[in-house]
Amino acid sequence: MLQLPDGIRHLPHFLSRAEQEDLVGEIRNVVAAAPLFIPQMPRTGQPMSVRMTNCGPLGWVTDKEKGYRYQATHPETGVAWPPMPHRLLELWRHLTRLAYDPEACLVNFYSDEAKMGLHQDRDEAELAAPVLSISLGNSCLFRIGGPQRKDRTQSFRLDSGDIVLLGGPSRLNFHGVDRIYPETSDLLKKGGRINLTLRRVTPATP
Ligand SMILES: O=C(O)CCC(=O)C(=O)O
Ligand SMILES: [Fe+2]
Repeated sequence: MLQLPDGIRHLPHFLSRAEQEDLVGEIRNVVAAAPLFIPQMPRTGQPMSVRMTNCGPLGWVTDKEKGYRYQATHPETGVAWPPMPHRLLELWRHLTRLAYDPEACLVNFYSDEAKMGLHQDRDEAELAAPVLSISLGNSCLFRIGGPQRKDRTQSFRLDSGDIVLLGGPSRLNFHGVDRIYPETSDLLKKGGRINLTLRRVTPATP
């Protein structure tokens, strides 16, 4: 058995098939209001392989000029992000037991060839709240390390309906997605994987 670092919770198959289908429907509506964009690495402008959008009062974006940040509007349309679906707020309240809500839900869309390099989620001012991550569609190989890039890492598979919480002493642990396993789920008709990442951004605790 894998021993995950303190503060990492993996809840395998947490969402039922019906709940997953409902979420995909909600995400379809989000994408209709806020189209997927191709994020660029700061400074180099190198495109990431994942496509993104957001819902909630704030959304995470990145481009060559201004780099990683949160903002209230879509970087291409200039329109405010659509509201966070109620079922996501419910899930956050149930799993975190926090008295405050997340402000950002980043929607990552991975084609079967996409991946995400090892990184920290550190653009948030409120680090007392965990990052809550939901996997939908094809499975992936998720890698988790420690708070330093050089720390030992371990990898495990995330399947559709799985939830991961990165919190407590592991809130700033490095993590990434090494690969997607094609044809491991029939949730998304065209394949690929969707990851929803809920975060509190602005300070909620004194
Ligand atoms: O796709 C995932 O499971 C992780 C996504 C992630 O780490 C991020 O959006 O910061
Ligand atoms: Fe992340």
